[in-house]
Amino acid sequence: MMMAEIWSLGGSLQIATIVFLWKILENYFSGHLRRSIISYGTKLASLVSPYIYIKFPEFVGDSEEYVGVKRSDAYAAIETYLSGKSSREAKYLKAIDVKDSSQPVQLSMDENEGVTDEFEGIKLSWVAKKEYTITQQSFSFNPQMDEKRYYELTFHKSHRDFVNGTYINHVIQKGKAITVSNRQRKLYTNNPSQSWERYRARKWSHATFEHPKTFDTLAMESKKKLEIVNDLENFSKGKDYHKKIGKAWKRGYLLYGPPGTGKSSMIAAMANHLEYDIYDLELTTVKNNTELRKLLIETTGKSIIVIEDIDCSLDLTGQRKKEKKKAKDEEANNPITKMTKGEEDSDSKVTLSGLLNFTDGLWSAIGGEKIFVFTTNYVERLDPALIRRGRMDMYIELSYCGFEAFKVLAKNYLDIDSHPLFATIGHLLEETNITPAEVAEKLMPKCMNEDAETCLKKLIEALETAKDEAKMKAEEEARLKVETEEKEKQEDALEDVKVDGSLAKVKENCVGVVKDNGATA
Ligand SMILES: Nc1ncnc2c1ncn2[C@@H]1O[C@H](COP(=O)(O)OP(=O)(O)OP(=O)(O)O)[C@@H](O)[C@H]1O
Repeated sequence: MMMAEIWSLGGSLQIATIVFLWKILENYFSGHLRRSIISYGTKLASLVSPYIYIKFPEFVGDSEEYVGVKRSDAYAAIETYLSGKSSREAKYLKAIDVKDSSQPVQLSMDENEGVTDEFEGIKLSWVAKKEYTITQQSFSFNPQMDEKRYYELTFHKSHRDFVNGTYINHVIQKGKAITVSNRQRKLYTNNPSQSWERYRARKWSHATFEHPKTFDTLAMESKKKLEIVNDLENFSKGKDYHKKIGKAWKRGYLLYGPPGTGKSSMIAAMANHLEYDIYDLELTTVKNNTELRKLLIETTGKSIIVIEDIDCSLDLTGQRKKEKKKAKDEEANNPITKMTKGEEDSDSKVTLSGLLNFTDGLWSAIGGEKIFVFTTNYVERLDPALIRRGRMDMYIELSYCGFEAFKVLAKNYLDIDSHPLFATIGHLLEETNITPAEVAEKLMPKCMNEDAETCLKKLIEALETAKDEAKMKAEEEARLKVETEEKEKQEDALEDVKVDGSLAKVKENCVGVVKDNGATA
């Protein structure tokens, strides 16, 4: 048994001895002499003992002159790091509430309890301790007793460099990582800028993020899914890499595809995989570029900043601008809307360059470890400046449901890996376009009586209907095309006849003129 453990076992004897010695010191020696005796006593003890003791106080800045109020990050990380070990080994525990944690409480050692940790073959001892100091408030005659908690780490002096260089860093990093993984993640949305400007409201409101979608339940080709997961993981581990190459620690993804193909689901899966928060940015309520920047400054690291349907949030093409201008002119001339206009102009003044600065400029690097995700149903409408290489790091197409994606959905909703009807479904999926959302809807049993086969048959029915509809649509389009071409041909022919007729008339007139001229000549 280590010396330190013996010390921690004999805690009460140790305390009684210290209290006794302290009383003698207090009664018989003056303040200055007392401090000298303590200091020399400690040095003498350290010469005799082969152990080193490190104290980690709960509050930082707590000197005799100043009682600090900031809880030490290191203390909190140690508490979390030791929590698992404490709940297994310590006899006296206390349960503490941890803010924003998914765990109801965290267990930690009560005072004078100790645990032994082993790291890279080295044994170290941790004891939770409390010391009392007497402070005299200037306005009161009664001295006040302050409790100060701290963790004491004890180890053999031969491990000094290892502990200082590696072990303490390991404990703090690990403790912080446990806190992050236990933390309740948040889904933020921006408040309309007018409310926080006028009423000092917060820029972002939040709720606990509880979307259950993961990459396992996301229906898409496994190769593509793996590529995305690897990209995310490389990014989240890439702090040093980004620093080395001098690039801000951020990444941009553009998700595009028809409605119901899983763009929002993909964002939830990303956030769950990385354990990041989500900031869902509603761009149309942001007044201008300055406010966009203010919102960005308020976001934290380890977060995904999402702008959904980016093509609808900004005027990205001349065509849309023209359409909007026309609508605005009409509205201006409308006697009903005219009255409110001017006061409530809902147009977003966020410009494309403002948005590019938001994702690319100096401010985008604040806080580090940020992912930007834009989604659109119409990638072809986006301005090339927004989606050029380097700005968006990855372009992810979410598409109609293929057989592989269907199998994921069948597993999710019906808990089956195979079925004789799978072959029919496979063929039908090759022949028609159906979104994963539509497939999911058919596979979800509507009542207790619906078994897997009933659901698969419902899907086959839906696929056949979709196939027939697509066929009819294609035939209708072909018919319309032929009709249009016929019409165009007829119009061209009519035009030719008109031109020919006009030419004939011109020729006739010319002949008349020549004749007349000839007659007068
Ligand atoms: N690829 C998918 N994998 C699993 N579920 C999906 C997938 N695509 C859609 N779904 C299901 O369909 C529903 C709608 O999907 P989601 O909102 O993610 O689609 P979307 O592409 O974001 O649609 P929109 O463009 O309309 O916002 C969700 O409830 C989800 O469970």
